[in-house]
Amino acid sequence: MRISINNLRKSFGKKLVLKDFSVDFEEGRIYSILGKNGAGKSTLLNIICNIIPYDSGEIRYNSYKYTSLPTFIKQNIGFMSDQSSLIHELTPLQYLTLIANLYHVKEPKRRIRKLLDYFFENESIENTKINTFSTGMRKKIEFCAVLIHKPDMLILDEPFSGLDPVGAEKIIKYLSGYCTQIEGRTIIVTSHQLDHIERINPELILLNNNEIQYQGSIVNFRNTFQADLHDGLVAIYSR
Ligand SMILES: Nc1ncnc2c1ncn2[C@@H]1O[C@H](COP(=O)(O)OP(=O)(O)OP(=O)(O)O)[C@@H](O)[C@H]1O
Repeated sequence: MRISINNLRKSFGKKLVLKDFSVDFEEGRIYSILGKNGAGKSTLLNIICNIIPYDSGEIRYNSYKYTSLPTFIKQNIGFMSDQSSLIHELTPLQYLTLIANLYHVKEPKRRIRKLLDYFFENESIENTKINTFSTGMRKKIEFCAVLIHKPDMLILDEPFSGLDPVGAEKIIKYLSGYCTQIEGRTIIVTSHQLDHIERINPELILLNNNEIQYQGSIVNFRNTFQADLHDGLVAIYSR
């Protein structure tokens, strides 16, 4: 899915968060939105996912406008918010079956089994209530939920938080293959975990002082700022 944003503006009261924000998220690519705490990353993702309104500008999803977004386009977006959407009283099997049914997933049992096997391997957790899970285990269930309908647009806000290196590695591998397996897929991810971002090797979009300060590859970032990603961002965020 392609998302085109033109001159997007968003304020909370008197606080301006996004000013004249324009970007095209193209098919077949992974994008990473970077920016210091409070830069506006989650705000942007929440706007794209139709969760909060914006003040002015235009957003298009393929050829559809934000204001008249058909259900089939909305259903083709998978959003992992920084706020957990799990229902803690349910077991993973109950929760994932619910989500699979909402998205009319074909052969939901098989799909759930496949995802749980990938993320949990030999752990037998499907019938244990989510409220007994650790932070990382909950994150992996959230992953299963966001991937269950194989969306063309995958939008992930801080997907690595709480994951151990094995869990993070699984996500990196999954994301790295996701856009190349099937045409038309796009991923947008935010994270402060730069080592993981480097592994995914996305197109970077650096938000700073309400605007895009840099857009391009990690290699080009290093050349432009004469620093590695970590040191370059520390310098930019500290200005
Ligand atoms: N509902 C809200 N009401 C008022 N201000 C808000 C609201 N949501 C976000 N903000 C403000 O908008 C700005 C951007 O917040 P946002 O959560 O998008 O930042 P972020 O880049 O995702 O930060 P972090 O890296 O800490 O997750 C912050 O100054 C925040 O205080």
